[in-house]
Amino acid sequence: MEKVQAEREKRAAKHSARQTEQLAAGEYGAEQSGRVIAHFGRTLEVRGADGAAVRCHLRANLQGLVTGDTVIWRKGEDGSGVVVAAAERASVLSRPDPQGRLKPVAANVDQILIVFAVEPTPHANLIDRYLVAAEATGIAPVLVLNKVDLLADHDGELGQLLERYRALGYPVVRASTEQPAGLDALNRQLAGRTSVLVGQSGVGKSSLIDRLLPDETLRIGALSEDMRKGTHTTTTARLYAMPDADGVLIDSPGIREFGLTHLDADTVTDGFVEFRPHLGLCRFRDCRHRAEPGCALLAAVEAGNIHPQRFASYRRILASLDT
Ligand SMILES: Nc1nc2c(ncn2[C@@H]2O[C@H](COP(=O)(O)OP(=O)(O)OP(=O)(O)O)[C@@H](O)[C@H]2O)c(=O)[nH]1
Ligand SMILES: [Zn+2]
Repeated sequence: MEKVQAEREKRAAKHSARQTEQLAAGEYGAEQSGRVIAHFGRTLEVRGADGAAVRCHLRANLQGLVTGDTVIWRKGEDGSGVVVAAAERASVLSRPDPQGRLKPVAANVDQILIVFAVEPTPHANLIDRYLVAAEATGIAPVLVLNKVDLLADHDGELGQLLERYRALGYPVVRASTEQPAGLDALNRQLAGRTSVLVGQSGVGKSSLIDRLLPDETLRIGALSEDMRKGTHTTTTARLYAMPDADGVLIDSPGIREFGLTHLDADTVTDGFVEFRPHLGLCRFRDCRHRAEPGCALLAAVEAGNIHPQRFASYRRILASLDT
């Protein structure tokens, strides 16, 4: 196994040296911009300006590129390309690796779609947890209520819950895979942006993605067989261009689990957007917002400026960090 790996690296190094010569000799086309569809070690799949996927190698000095990164690349005579530069990222989504170190997995994501559903019954606490994790990335969260076909005539408690999030400024989209109109609002929300779908098991993420990307070859990607043999295939994030709108989805099993990893207490506090105007105003600088006199957060709850259920969520998420 190690021998195979060493051989592979040797080949890659040789290829890279040859590329440097070819670049110098002008055997590559003009520079153009593209976006990383997926990466497999030193090989990238890049989406060019014309939408076509091109297999690219990396210049030796380029490292740490992830799905969604914007790159400058040049086309070679054999149809493959070489990535010569990377653009700055507008945002990055990270996940801890098995050693607990945060590793970027997707770049330039515009919005995180937090999917929940009429069934399983959504818990405000879990939605808040996702929102906190999204706020920590600086990427805009959007709430997607799926399976609205299962709703009774009046939304009841669920309607009130959604209203509360709307009042905080979060967009709420109603979706269903079972109704013709169920995907329209979602498609509008996805248009022109790069999005990821996150949410607990069973809310319908796979079903929604199946509908948004109906062409299975699109979903799997026009990937050549030898690239698929790479060991990263199942875990690497992949970028999908949506056929109906000029929107882009980035998806991977790891991304879907986003939000359920460790957060620290300050991140949690900052992640409750309506707390922000009150932070730093407590009497004690190290106030933990429990029962301290002069706590500005508790006063805001009393005054009705912070919803008690959101404050209860805050407490629960903090308590989950202690254990
Ligand atoms: N009624 C109804 N059922 C739906 C809808 N969307 C998904 N489902 C069903 O909900 C179940 C779970 O859907 P999945 O797409 O597997 O959910 P998921 O979020 O991908 O779940 P994981 O793969 O476990 O993360 C399936 O039985 C779907 O058929 C919907 O809009 N309406
Ligand atoms: Zn306080």
